[in-house]
This record gives sequence, C-alpha cells and structure tokens, in this order.
Amino acid sequence: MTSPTDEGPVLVTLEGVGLSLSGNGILKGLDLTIERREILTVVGPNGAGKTSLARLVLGLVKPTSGRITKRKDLKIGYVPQRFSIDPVIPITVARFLALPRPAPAETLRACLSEVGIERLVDRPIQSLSGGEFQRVLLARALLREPDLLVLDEPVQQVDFSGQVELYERIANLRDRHGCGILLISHDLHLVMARTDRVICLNHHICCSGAPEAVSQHPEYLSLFGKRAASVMAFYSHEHDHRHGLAGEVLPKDTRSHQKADHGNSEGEQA
Ligand SMILES: Nc1ncnc2c1ncn2[C@@H]1O[C@H](COP(=O)(O)OP(=O)(O)OP(=O)(O)O)[C@@H](O)[C@H]1O
Repeated sequence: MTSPTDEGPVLVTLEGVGLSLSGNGILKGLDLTIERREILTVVGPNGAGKTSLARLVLGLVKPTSGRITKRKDLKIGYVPQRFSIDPVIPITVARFLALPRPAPAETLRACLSEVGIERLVDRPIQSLSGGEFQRVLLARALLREPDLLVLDEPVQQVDFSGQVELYERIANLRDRHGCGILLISHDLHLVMARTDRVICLNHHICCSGAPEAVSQHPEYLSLFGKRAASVMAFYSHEHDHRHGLAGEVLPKDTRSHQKADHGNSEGEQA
C-alpha cells in the first residue's frame, strides 16, 4: 500500500486498521488510502463505523490495531455530524468563526463567499436554518486551508435541492483547492453521482471502487437493496474527464467501468 510522501497524491494511509471501543469491535482490517483531489465517499448503514473511521483519520481516537500514516503537516478541515451551540448565548457567524482564533478578515470573507453566505456574517448563529448552519460549518473547515476535508453526513437538515447544491459545491471545492475530500454518508443516491471512489463499510470494507461498480456489487446490494442500484442509475452522469496523479485533468478513460475491488472481508459477517 502506498504511503504518504510530501510530493505524491496520497494524504492518508490506513493499513490493517482495527478499532475497539469499550471492548466492542467497531472496525476491522481497514486498508485504504485517501488522495488529494479525490472525493472518497464512505457509505454504510447506521452503526457501521463511518464516524469512527472519520475520528480515526482525524486522530481523535487511536487504532487498536494496524497503522495510520499521514502526510507531514497535513491540515484537516472537519465538518462534524452534530454540533451543538448554546442556544442562550447569542453569537454571530463572524464571532463563531473567530473561535478559537480569528482568521484575517480577507480569508474570512473569501471562505464565506465560497460557500455562498457572505450576507449572513452578522446574523446570530441561533437564527440560521439547518442548511445555513451547515454552510457556516463548511466555511469554518475551509478557514484552515485544509489539504483534506472530512465531512460527516453534511446534508442532514438540508432539503433535496440544497443537497444537490451542496454536493456540487463540494466538488467545486475539490477542483479549486485541490484538497482531498472524505465524505461520510448513509444516504447514497446523490453522493454516488458526485464521488470518485466509494467505500462500502459495515465494520469492514465490504467493497470499494468506482461508484457505478460498487452500486452493482453483491455486498452493496445486500446492504442497501436493489432499489439503491436503480436510483444510482438514474442519477449517474458521464464525466468528460478524469484526474491524473498530480491532479491534472486528463481525457476520459474507461476507469468507471472497472470492476469493484473486493474488500478484505476474510469471511466475517457484514
Ligand atoms: N465511545 C464508544 N464506546 C462504545 N461504542 C461506541 C462508542 N462510540 C461509538 N460506538 C459504537 O460504535 C458503532 C459505530 O458507531 P459510528 O458512530 O462510528 O457509526 P456510523 O456508521 O457513523 O453510524 P450512523 O450512520 O448512525 O451515524 C455503533 O454501534 C456505536 O454505538
């Protein structure tokens, strides 16, 4: 498995990573790489270990077995699944984004504008809709100028058209900043059309590969049902290019028709 170097595309490598919490096995034998300029989506049912995987990558928990290697000085921006704000203490968007340390005004404006919420800068956080607050969290993650963005179920509380827009925004961020994106989701259809690579997780990697291939994989179908495959077919779109190792745009090839890799399921139950 490729390890991160300062020049190469690999940002994070997991080798044989396992995680137990309070004596319960949560994740087992994970081998994967996260690269810059790619959107890697982790899908899986509730309780599959998706957030635990994000927390491992962030370094918030240590693996019980195996090894995680990160590129030197890797900066990670994180949008958590839940974020509670004290409803009693009023705080504006600008003030919220200045915690724990203020960013230069120019950077703050650029990040707000990038996620389309410049107009909300002086609004109290508590007055924002769920979708607006998600964007504030995304701006907050961007303030760090991250090499890797970790987004844990970023479309919760966002309506259908807002979801389409958010995934488009995420793809644009990848294109503009060249960062890698680790996207956690248990909802499939919109994500599948916007991602480069999918990992289907249920405590171990059931299957992985290009979205079209994963959506036809027997383990994916047994987890999500045949309906998911037909939804995928409806939303999938043709890319007119692909990215090379340095992130450059290359002519389209046949990668999207690759067969999905089989995960290291070692015969354990999904
Ligand atoms: N600190 C902990 N101690 C013990 N078990 C835990 C702990 N944190 C999480 N778990 C368990 O680990 C399993 C995986 O949780 P995780 O939040 O990673 O799943 P998930 O795939 O993100 O789920 P969801 O889609 O519901 O958000 C769950 O069964 C959860 O109860």
